[in-house]
Amino acid sequence: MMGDDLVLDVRDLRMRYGTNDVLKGVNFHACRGEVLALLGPNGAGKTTTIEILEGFRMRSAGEVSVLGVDPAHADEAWRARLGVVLQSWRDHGKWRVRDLLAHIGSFYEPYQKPWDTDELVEAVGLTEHARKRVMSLSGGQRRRLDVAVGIVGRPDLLFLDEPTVGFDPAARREFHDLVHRLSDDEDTTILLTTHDLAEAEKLADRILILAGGRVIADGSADQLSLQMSTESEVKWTLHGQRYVHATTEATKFVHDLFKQHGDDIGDLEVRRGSLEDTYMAMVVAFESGQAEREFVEVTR
Ligand SMILES: Nc1ncnc2c1ncn2[C@@H]1O[C@H](COP(=O)(O)OP(=O)(O)OP(=O)(O)O)[C@@H](O)[C@H]1O
Repeated sequence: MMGDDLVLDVRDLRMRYGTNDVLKGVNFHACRGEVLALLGPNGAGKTTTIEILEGFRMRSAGEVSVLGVDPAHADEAWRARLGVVLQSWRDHGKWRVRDLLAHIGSFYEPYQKPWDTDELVEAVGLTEHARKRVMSLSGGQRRRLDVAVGIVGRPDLLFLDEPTVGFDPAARREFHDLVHRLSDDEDTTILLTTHDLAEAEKLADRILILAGGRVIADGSADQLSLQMSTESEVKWTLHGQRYVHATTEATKFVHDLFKQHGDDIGDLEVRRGSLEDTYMAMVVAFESGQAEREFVEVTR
């Protein structure tokens, strides 16, 4: 791995609030252009981790490098290379959408060229609302504006905290396209948290699951699914009758099925276990103590 490509490097990160050890030795890395989804139950420490990486919160121990710099000692030029979309903020209600984005974009000019405002407004699907005051936007439109504010400075690294809460299906799809465009065309590295596992599966190159203060899984959705031997569902018809069977060895099962019944098999469907199945299996295994003994780490 080229040193330059390493955007995030987190080693043995620990965080204690009072006597509560929330992070107990978190390790992960991210390379340029990668999209990572940080998953985990409520209270697992996702926001805490992201706030430490953003330089908003001091860690208790461990080594953290973000764009080659320790966020605890970073300057304005470093901050200008980050984009942050927090869960929600309610300021600037009287500003008009386009004016607000042009204004915020101007802060980045000493460091790097911000997005062209009209292009940005279009990229987040707010062209029709560009002249509206922020306070008159709907919840989903407001969230699109949050995303625009997060990316206006063309960040090298973008943090998205539950970015699509309140989006309708069309807005969600547009947002997914935008994330792909940022990672593919602009080489932006993206770390997102979400409780929407279908979204994580669609967007992320790599999934991290945080539980019990540690990363209990690190790999692509496929790798994690293999790791947990999640069951696939095989459906078929035979002599007009519909059958369903759950198996961890779908390929072998389908092979045997054809060997036995040949052309009589119809309407074959194989549905691989979803990330949600894998996630639930991992978190349940972890909570029942197995994962403590069998630490799961899959790297690309
Ligand atoms: N400022 C704080 N002071 C004390 N404890 C805190 C503070 N912030 C967070 N915590 C505690 O740390 C733990 C992790 O919180 P965090 O918000 O990082 O979790 P999360 O994974 O983002 O949760 P969610 O999915 O609910 O957003 C929780 O038990 C929380 O109560």
